[in-house]
Amino acid sequence: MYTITKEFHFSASHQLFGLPEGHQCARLHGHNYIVVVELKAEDLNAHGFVRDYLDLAPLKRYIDDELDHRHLNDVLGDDMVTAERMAKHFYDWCRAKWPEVSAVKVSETPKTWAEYRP
Ligand SMILES: Nc1nc2c(c(=O)[nH]1)N=C([C@H](O)[C@H](O)COP(=O)(O)OP(=O)(O)OP(=O)(O)O)CN2
Ligand SMILES: [Zn+2]
Repeated sequence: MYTITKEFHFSASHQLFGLPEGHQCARLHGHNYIVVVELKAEDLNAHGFVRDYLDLAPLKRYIDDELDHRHLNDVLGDDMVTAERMAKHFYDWCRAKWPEVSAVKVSETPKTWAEYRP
């Protein structure tokens, strides 16, 4: 099995609702997000690729146009924009375009990662 990954970066704000009183993430704040998309294939294509990294350019466009420097609660219509839910959001978005997508990881801080892998 072959695996490739590509990383995408953006900055955005969010606010998590429904957390215990005083939780720091209930306040409006922002992160420098990192998204890592993983793709898998048993066999390589005629070019020796799982898939050309270049094919993932639409995800960069989506991130730059729709998410970068925006308020994620508004854009995604979600009051629980956690890293876990972001990972699932990106997985669904990518999977609709590229069947080789096997997992997506999202980092909000240098020390945290959440992954969605069906
Ligand atoms: N399982 C999850 N827990 C938390 C999430 C999340 O998406 N999934 N999100 C947050 C906050 O939005 C934010 O990411 C803060 O994370 P935290 O690690 O608490 O950040 P800090 O930099 O303040 O942590 P230090 O302990 O100071 O390193 C919270 N939890
Ligand atoms: Zn946060």
